[in-house]
Amino acid sequence: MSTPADAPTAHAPASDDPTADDPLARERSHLAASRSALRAMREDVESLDIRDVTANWVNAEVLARQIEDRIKALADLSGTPLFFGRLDYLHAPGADRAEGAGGERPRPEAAYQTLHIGRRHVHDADGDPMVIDWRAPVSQPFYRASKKDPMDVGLRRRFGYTGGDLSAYEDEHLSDPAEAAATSKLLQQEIERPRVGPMRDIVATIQPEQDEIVRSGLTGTVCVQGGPGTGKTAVGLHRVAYLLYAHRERLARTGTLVIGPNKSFLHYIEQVLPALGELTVRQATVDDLVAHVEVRGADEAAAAVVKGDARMAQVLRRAVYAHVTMPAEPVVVVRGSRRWRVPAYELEEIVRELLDRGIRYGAAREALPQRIAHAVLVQMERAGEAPDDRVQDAVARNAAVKAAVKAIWPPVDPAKLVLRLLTDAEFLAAHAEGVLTEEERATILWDRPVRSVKAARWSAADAVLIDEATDLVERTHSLGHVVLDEAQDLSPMQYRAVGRRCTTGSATVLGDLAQGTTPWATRTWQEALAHLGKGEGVIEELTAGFRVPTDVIAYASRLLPHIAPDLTPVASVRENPGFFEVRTSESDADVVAACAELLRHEGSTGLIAADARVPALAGALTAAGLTYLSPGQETTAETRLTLVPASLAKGLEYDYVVLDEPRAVVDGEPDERTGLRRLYVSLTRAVSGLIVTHTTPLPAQLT
Ligand SMILES: Nc1ncnc2c1ncn2[C@@H]1O[C@H](COP(=O)(O)OP(=O)(O)OP(=O)(O)O)[C@@H](O)[C@H]1O
Repeated sequence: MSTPADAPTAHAPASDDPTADDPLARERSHLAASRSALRAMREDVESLDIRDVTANWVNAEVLARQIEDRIKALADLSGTPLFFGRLDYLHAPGADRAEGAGGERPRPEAAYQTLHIGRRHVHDADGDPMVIDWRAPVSQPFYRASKKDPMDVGLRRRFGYTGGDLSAYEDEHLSDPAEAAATSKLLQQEIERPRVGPMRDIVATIQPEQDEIVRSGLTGTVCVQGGPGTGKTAVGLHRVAYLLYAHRERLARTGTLVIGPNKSFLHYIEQVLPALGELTVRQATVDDLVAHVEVRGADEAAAAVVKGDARMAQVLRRAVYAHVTMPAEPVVVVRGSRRWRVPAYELEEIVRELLDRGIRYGAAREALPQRIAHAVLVQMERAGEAPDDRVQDAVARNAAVKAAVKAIWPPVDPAKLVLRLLTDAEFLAAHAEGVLTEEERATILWDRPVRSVKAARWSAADAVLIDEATDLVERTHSLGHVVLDEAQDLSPMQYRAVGRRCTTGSATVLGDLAQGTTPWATRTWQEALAHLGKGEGVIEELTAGFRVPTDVIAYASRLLPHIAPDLTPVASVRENPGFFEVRTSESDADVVAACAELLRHEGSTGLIAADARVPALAGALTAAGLTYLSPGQETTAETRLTLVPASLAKGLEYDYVVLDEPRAVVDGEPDERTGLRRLYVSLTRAVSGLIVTHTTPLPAQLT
């Protein structure tokens, strides 16, 4: 590795001879010893005999599964070294920083001054640490310490590796005033490493501003605005891994969820958390969360906008509670020779009290018979009887009480309710009065009657309405933490659907206002947080770009004044200037030729095109004998080309990109601003090189 004068001291192996003076050889032997220690830890677990300690087979099953998970977690991934960094503290760090501090298993590593930082904790036979988990408080200076604030660290060492082996190291003497601060060569190499296969973790090179977000506390919601390639997705995933470490028991109980825009995106990111040892995090799209009905239809944009508007929540609430009818008749309960009468005014008091309590419609409906029975019991006591709980239960189940409850507080089926709102103009008008305009109501009404919930051609936005109605009837289960990626595309009603899945937990919201391509795209993060029910959330901005080369991001940023004028353009931290060319093409064969040209380089290539252009380009690729994948299919050494419809490009990246016909990408959207945003997304997928090909003139905003 070359060592420019102002770079941290970087070293490559002098020879294969592990002499005592060769620091890399010493580190390699520490790596070998750590591997054996990890093997011993695994063997310890594997040799556990649970036959004597479990009383029954159920316990035995549970324990066996726990042991199996532990063995999996202790696996040594051959492709990555057990540690990627080292910290030499000037003084032994205090116990407050020990691995596990803030977490649940304090360990004694605080007594050690030299610590190797890796993906997981490894200890030797005496329990002494050999590798410290990157998430431990004591590891934090690896990501945050600087010349300005060395955090009591004398030496920070970063390792370069090839496969699972250490191949280089780089030292920074943070407390040495004579050594100039400089950017890390190993970080540069890591950023520039070709992309093949699914998304990788960035645990060895998390940057200080990213680390602040990763390690922010479990109780607060964080919203990250960041341009393309600033590491939002990476940061969100590492934050989940961090929270699972710091609050393992609590989150194991409450659960964590990562939400992404579509299946191919989720597939692209699905390896990151398992590589960090976290196997339990669920992934879903918003559509998956609200899948109460089968979605077979699609809305016109205008209808989807109204259905996604937060005012629909008010319409639904009114429609649900309109089912409650104030009692006009008394309830008369006959028991033995006696009749007990709860007058209508008293029933009304009970109903009003339940309405005021703000509990769910369904919960109140369940409480109502007991309340009526209680009123009967009070009368019995007044009459000198001594009824107990069993009597109250019996009264609650009495036919007269049941009939009254059915009349006052009937069951509501959320899907049927939404169906009625969308098909019954009078019903909709009654509940949308003063909330939706007549025109808005007409926009969402279906033009044909529908026989049943099953027969309806529900749209994605309808499913969200059903989810809202379901939550009015029955409280949605809340998780401990939710990561919401590509959030800018959610409608207010979708934010609400996500928000009710973390009412008692917190969220990490990730997005870029400039990449919003839905008609209801988020305008401000404050608004988004309010819809999510997390108005107190903190908004952070990331502006350093790790993906897109300088020339390419500068070109794409020409669109910013037209699509999101208030945002800061991304500043690429890549030193490699990359490759950028705009070409006129005569035919699809020229586009295919550009792909073939880029495929001569190492790594993945994406051909991004307007959705309408995809079939023609697919034909041209096949005619030229070039095999290609669809987004979400994993690139392999044999097939490194993916044909990407512009509508699916969000969140993905390729080493090289051919962007076909920008004009067609813009024209593929209902309005120009959305079109330009789609183009901005498509232009910012390349890591090392971009060729833009066009037959029709480029959009004026680019020239
Ligand atoms: N600290 C880092 N070290 C190395 N690579 C990084 C770092 N941060 C981000 N990257 C890499 O930069 C690329 C872009 O990251 P990511 O996809 O998380 O960005 P994003 O902000 O979500 O982008 P988009 O807005 O396009 O969805 C990824 O390959 C990621 O691994």
